Amino acid sequence: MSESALQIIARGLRVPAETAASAIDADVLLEGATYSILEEDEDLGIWRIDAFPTTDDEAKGIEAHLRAVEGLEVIVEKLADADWLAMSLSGLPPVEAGRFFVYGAHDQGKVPEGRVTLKIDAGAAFGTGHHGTTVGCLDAFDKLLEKGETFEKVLDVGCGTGVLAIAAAKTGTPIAVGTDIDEASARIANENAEINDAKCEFYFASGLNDARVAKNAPYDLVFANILAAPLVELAPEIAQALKSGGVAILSGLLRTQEDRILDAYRPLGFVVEQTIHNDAWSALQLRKA
Ligand SMILES: C[S@@+](CC[C@H](N)C(=O)[O-])C[C@H]1O[C@@H](n2cnc3c(N)ncnc32)[C@H](O)[C@@H]1O
Repeated sequence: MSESALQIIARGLRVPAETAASAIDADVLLEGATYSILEEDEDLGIWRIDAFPTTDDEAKGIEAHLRAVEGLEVIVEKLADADWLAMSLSGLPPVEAGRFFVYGAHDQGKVPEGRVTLKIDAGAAFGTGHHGTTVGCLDAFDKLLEKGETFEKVLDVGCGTGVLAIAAAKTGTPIAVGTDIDEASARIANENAEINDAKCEFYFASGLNDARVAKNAPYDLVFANILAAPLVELAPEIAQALKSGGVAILSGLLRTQEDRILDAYRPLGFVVEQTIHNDAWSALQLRKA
């Protein structure tokens, strides 16, 4: 496969390193493109980002988002066509989050004893397991399992590679389904389910808007690692899809956006059980009363 790659150098001129880095991260994430931040020099405030847009519009969107971040000087260079994505993914080390050991197309190395392995071929989908939001969701889920909770039905809204629903299926959930507004992600997630011999189904759909999702409701657990705005928008639907006492693990939000999310979910009867921070990112575990 050959796709375009952008190499983006972003230099923070007047903004603290963490603010700039999370703004870059959120803005690129917003475009739904696969990317990696390869170098970070906090002293100099310089970041190098390799992004892998699948269309010219996506490429223009990423560039426009970055240029709109106040205080950043952005240099964008289009690299010659090559299989940049595969080359980038092949260099990723495995990730450990709780009991989960997530690895990609590369050599998995030695798996520590007792780990649940998730082989995730990301392709153009989001969710190699490396992002702070994915790690936060897996960590929160692991802690629930550690307490002895079991989940009969799990929904993964914004499944990307399917990593979260596959983690549920591989730890005993009999019904694990997911949706993604990106058709390629839903396809890749179904491929990953097969690779992992996990009984999951993923649908090309927006939010919870699919008859097959409705058919399995109510769910014991809903993962939604999307962005703050859709999390707020989907709050009533997520609440409705969960059984009483069910759990929502929400991420894709920055620490600074937690109050906005809680303002939307508390009036629907949710209480906060756990907050996990990874860099500037937050994963909230809420329980429906
Ligand atoms: C941050 S990624 C999370 C991927 C994976 N669940 C993980 O935790 O690594 C967000 C995914 O949500 C999808 N998405 C964004 N808004 C959505 C919506 N309203 N409905 C369904 N999917 C959505 C994007 O296409 C993207 O694949």
